Amino acid sequence: MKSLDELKLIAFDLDGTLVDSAPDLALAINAMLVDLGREVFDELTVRHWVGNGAEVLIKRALSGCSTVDNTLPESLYRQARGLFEQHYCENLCIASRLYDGVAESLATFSQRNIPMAIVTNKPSLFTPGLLKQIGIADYFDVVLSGDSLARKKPDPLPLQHLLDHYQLANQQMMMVGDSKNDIQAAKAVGCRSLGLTYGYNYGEDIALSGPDFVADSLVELVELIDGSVTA
Ligand SMILES: O=C(O)COP(=O)(O)O
Ligand SMILES: [Mg+2]
Repeated sequence: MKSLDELKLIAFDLDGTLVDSAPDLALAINAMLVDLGREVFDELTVRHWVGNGAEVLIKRALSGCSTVDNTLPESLYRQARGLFEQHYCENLCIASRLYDGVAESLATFSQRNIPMAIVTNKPSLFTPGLLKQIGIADYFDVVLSGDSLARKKPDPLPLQHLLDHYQLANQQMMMVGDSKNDIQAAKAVGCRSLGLTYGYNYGEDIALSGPDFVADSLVELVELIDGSVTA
């Protein structure tokens, strides 16, 4: 059993972990593509393109596949970015929803005075608005977006920033995420990790990334902390 007695901070990924934001991301991406006179994609396709921040998402959409076409003109990207930002800012939380188990689990961690932070690759233009509109902003002491620091996940920099900020040993922090980027960042910084099975992760099984724990719901983390479930 891996004891969680020493857990002093939970770092949460956002998209695909706390919030199913893919429907609104797909709406904004498709509105952008329509403005540009290009073909649109179904939500499942766009879902598999989420995980590396807005720039990569937009470039995947312009490329029409998960592998970015490196010959895309910079001017096209800049035009597309402006359109995407406009559409997504206007519709951040229309069809997005908290995953089952998230609201009650965050409330439980808060009642137990476990500090919580957000470490997302989502740009800071969108993150605070989405957290507020979906009703969970007040739970987080620190919110790190994809452009808050010089590098984003899978780079360990945002997680190292949290360890320094809270003056914690690496095993006192747990990263909770849906993507291999979250698990790689956790391993690189030496903290614990929990992979959720329901998120995006490019359609791949999160267990393949080797997190310390795998869960189908955030409620399982409450149970792990309670020691009622062992891994
Ligand atoms: O916006 C993205 O591409 C991914 O965001 P996430 O890091 O919260 O999953
Ligand atoms: Mg995610």
